[in-house]
Amino acid sequence: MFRDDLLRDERILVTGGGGDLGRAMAARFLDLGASVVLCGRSPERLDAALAAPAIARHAERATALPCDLRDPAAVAAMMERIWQDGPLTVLVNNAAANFIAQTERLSARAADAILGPSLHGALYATLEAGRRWIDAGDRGTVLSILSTSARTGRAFTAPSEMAKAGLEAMTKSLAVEWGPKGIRMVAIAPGAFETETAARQLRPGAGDGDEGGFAGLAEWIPDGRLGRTDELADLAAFLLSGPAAHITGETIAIDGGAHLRSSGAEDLLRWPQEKWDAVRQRR
Ligand SMILES: CCCCC/C=C/C(=O)SCCNC(=O)CCNC(=O)[C@H](O)C(C)(C)COP(=O)(O)OP(=O)(O)OC[C@H]1O[C@@H](n2cnc3c(N)ncnc32)[C@H](O)[C@@H]1OP(=O)(O)O
Ligand SMILES: NC(=O)C1=CN([C@@H]2O[C@H](COP(=O)(O)OP(=O)(O)OC[C@H]3O[C@@H](n4cnc5c(N)ncnc54)[C@H](OP(=O)(O)O)[C@@H]3O)[C@@H](O)[C@H]2O)C=CC1
Repeated sequence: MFRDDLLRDERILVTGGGGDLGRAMAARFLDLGASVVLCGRSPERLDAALAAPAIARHAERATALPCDLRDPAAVAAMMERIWQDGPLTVLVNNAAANFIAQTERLSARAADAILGPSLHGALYATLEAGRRWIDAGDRGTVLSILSTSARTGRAFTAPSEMAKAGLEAMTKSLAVEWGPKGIRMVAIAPGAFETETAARQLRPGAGDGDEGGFAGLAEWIPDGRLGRTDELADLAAFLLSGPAAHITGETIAIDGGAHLRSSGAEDLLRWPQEKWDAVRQRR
């Protein structure tokens, strides 16, 4: 689909690179000639990502740095370490945290557990990369992974939708402010992709024959299926490539049209209180 050297001159940081979608994007960027740095909290998850065949076959161009994005000093130190080996050309804000809960029962700590990495962490990383690009007069691109629910809102995951809507506002705002400095801001809004954590955090079974997971979701998606990680990775690669150079401030949805008919959480509105109590017990 793309030339093998499409991203040859790019050096890309993928936050949450040990997660399913982050790993898929990193593998695609490597296939297309980029160098990639992965970050996340868990060194084990990062090591597993580096050892995955799709990444390990490009081992000379793939590295990882553990970093908790909720800590601005840790983000600054990570960027300092990365820049010692040369500038990034792309930041992919992919890391996030999310879980379903009745919003009125969220503690402040629970709200911060979501807003911390999903909103603040992405902003800290954007500021650290952006100011280095601006100081050096370098070009750069920030790709943020949002969610279609930044557009629709979504019941039972309000803090995550607030974070994603905030990142969309950042994308539009900085496209204008940083555009004259050579920095491009783009975003992808995925619909449902069956990743391990999305299934666990957003579609947990609640007993009573409810197995949870993504089974049954496809039927309300207009094209009848969930997203595939390779499709998201290809869209990301295009948005980072030369042919997309005039695209900035935009968010592209990839969801088979699902958000035009539903946020995807309407079934949860029918859950009885006992199901919510069961899910809460299991966290
Ligand atoms: C149709 C599909 C649409 C999909 C749209 C979007 C999908 C995604 O975003 S999927 C990506 C999801 N990925 C992740 O969440 C990965 C990262 N996960 C985590 O970091 C954790 O799993 C975490 C989010 C649960 C929180 O981790 P941590 O910061 O370590 O938090 P603590 O365990 O210390 O808890 C802090 C605070 O939060 C409360 N809490 C945690 N889980 C739940 C829960 N399931 N329900 C309610 N409250 C929860 C926890 O109790 C703590 O609060 P206090 O008890 O008040 O101290
Ligand atoms: N799967 C889906 O259906 C959808 C996903 N999305 C978005 O796509 C992106 C990837 O999701 P997905 O691959 O499913 O989820 P994952 O949970 O697999 O990936 C998220 C990654 O974020 C990392 N992370 C979380 N908190 C922090 C932190 N404080 N500091 C550094 N890294 C952190 C996690 O690594 P670690 O725990 O090691 O830190 C994890 O690897 C997210 O932005 C998500 O919101 C949007 C819509 C739908």
